[in-house]
Amino acid sequence: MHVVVNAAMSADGKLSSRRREQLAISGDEDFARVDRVRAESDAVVVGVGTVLADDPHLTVKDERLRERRRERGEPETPARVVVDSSGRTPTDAAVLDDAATTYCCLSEAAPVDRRAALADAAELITAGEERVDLLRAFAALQEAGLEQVMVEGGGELIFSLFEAGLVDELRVFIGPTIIGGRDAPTLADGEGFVADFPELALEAVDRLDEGVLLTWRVEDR
Ligand SMILES: NC(=O)C1=CN([C@@H]2O[C@H](COP(=O)(O)OP(=O)(O)OC[C@H]3O[C@@H](n4cnc5c(N)ncnc54)[C@H](OP(=O)(O)O)[C@@H]3O)[C@@H](O)[C@H]2O)C=CC1
Ligand SMILES: Nc1nc(O)c(N)c(N[C@@H]2O[C@H](COP(=O)(O)O)[C@@H](O)[C@H]2O)n1
Repeated sequence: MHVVVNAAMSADGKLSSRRREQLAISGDEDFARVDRVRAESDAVVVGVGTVLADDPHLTVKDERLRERRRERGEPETPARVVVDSSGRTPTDAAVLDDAATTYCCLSEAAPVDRRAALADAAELITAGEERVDLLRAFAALQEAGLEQVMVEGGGELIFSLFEAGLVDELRVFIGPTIIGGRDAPTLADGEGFVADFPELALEAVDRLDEGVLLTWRVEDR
């Protein structure tokens, strides 16, 4: 499995404002690039915090990219994955529509009624007691045939994936704005590292829109 984290942050490192409402940090060029990365992926992953904040669809938007996927014998949009320990994903969430297969990665703590509600619209994977065990969940996704995986966020999930050593590549678009706010989500939140910081090797720097795309490879830890 190859895991790419792709996100957009402001020049001061925020993914959105303290209100946690969806903000367009990317410009047209970067959103088009994100669409291409989705189209090259078998799955697009987010945490339930992003589902609750943004109600994302996580589909491939460009019809030509969808057509190319169909020509390759792939579903026109990759699978969607929500990491959601207790099954908080609303049943009317856009990510649960029939545009693609959706996997909900739950923990054993997810109540039976939430499991039953989500099972109608999603494939359920259970890994971990209280919180989703990402190593086990991603192993199950790989067993389901998902090899090229794109993670879009948010900051809690991205931190945990680095902590678990699951990230192969980080692509971050830095947009031309300052958001600020000590409680605004950043690229990697969670507990934070105090030692054994993941190390990154810079692979590319590209100017896009009025910002810059940085592509990093994650060094082995
Ligand atoms: N600019 C950008 O590119 C992007 C911005 N965003 C923004 O980010 C914000 C949402 O980010 P955030 O609040 O960090 O939420 P996340 O999307 O990272 O989801 C975090 C939640 O996932 C669940 N979870 C389950 N297992 C784990 C685990 N092992 N590790 C981490 N999380 C786990 C937890 O909820 P539970 O305990 O209930 O399971 C946790 O609170 C929104 O404001 C959104 O707009 C999001 C994506 C991209
Ligand atoms: N790459 C990127 N740039 C931004 O400026 C963003 N706000 C995001 N957000 C991510 O895209 C999801 C929305 O997807 P749909 O358009 O609904 O398919 C959102 O939930 C974030 O994950 N990304």
